[in-house]
Amino acid sequence: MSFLTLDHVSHHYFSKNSYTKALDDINLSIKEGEFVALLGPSGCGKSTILSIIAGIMKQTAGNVLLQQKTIKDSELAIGYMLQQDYLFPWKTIISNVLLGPKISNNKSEKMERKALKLLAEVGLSEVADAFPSSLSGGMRQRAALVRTLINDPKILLLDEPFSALDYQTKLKLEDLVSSLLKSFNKTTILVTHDIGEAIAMSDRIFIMNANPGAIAKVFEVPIELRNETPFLVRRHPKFQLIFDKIWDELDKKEAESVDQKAVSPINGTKS
Ligand SMILES: Nc1ncnc2c1ncn2[C@@H]1O[C@H](COP(=O)(O)OP(=O)(O)OP(=O)(O)O)[C@@H](O)[C@H]1O
Repeated sequence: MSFLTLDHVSHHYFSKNSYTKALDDINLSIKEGEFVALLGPSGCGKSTILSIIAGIMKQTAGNVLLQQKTIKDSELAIGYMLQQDYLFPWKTIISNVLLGPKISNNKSEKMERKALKLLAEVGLSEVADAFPSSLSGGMRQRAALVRTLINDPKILLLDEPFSALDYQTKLKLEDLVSSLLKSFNKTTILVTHDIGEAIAMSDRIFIMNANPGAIAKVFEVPIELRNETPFLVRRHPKFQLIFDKIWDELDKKEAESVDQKAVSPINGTKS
């Protein structure tokens, strides 16, 4: 049964002199606890999809359903983690984590215990009372993850959360995030440009087209890979096979999109 459904979702951006057909008839059905990735060329609408699911913007057409119902309180239902951590520099790590509960009048001793437990799970107990400036990039992203998880969101949206980190930190964080989200059975959508990362972390990968943004193909990651940690997935013999298939698909799509743009641009300027 579908947990999160995008049902014929389309989106157009309009401004005074131009319009962009950013999404064209997106249909997605994601199961509870599933980890999926959106992969595609720049401008294919990955961030637009996340913003619509998060309730930051309303789609031009179609429906977004959580457990078959329209999402009512998207702030509580959806957690968002971005490339930048957006921690407040004047607040300690624990205060940053507890900011959401404080704003929603939900700060309590129980919440503080939960925050400390989560910080311990990501190896940040020692720095709970430190300020963000004294932490490394990877530690700050771990704090940002805890801040996202404290509200117990039903869906987690990860928008290139590792792309600003050095390679080693990124691989370590992928392992940590993957095991934590699996243990909480969180339904997660990851946006990334990194094919390896998408394979290493996901159950399914949606390849997108640009102009207009659409789902072009869906790859199921083989079960043998899904049972490994992201770090070990990259060493699995089946990793290169699926990597090559996705690479070819993206290459093909890129060539098609260049041709299509040259012949008949869908996005353009109003006359
Ligand atoms: N606020 C906006 N106004 C007008 N057009 C927009 C706006 N935001 C995005 N677009 C356009 O919509 C399309 C999809 O953009 P979006 O940012 O969702 O793509 P993306 O796949 O996330 O790109 P990237 O990988 O570069 O982050 C692009 O053509 C983009 O130029």
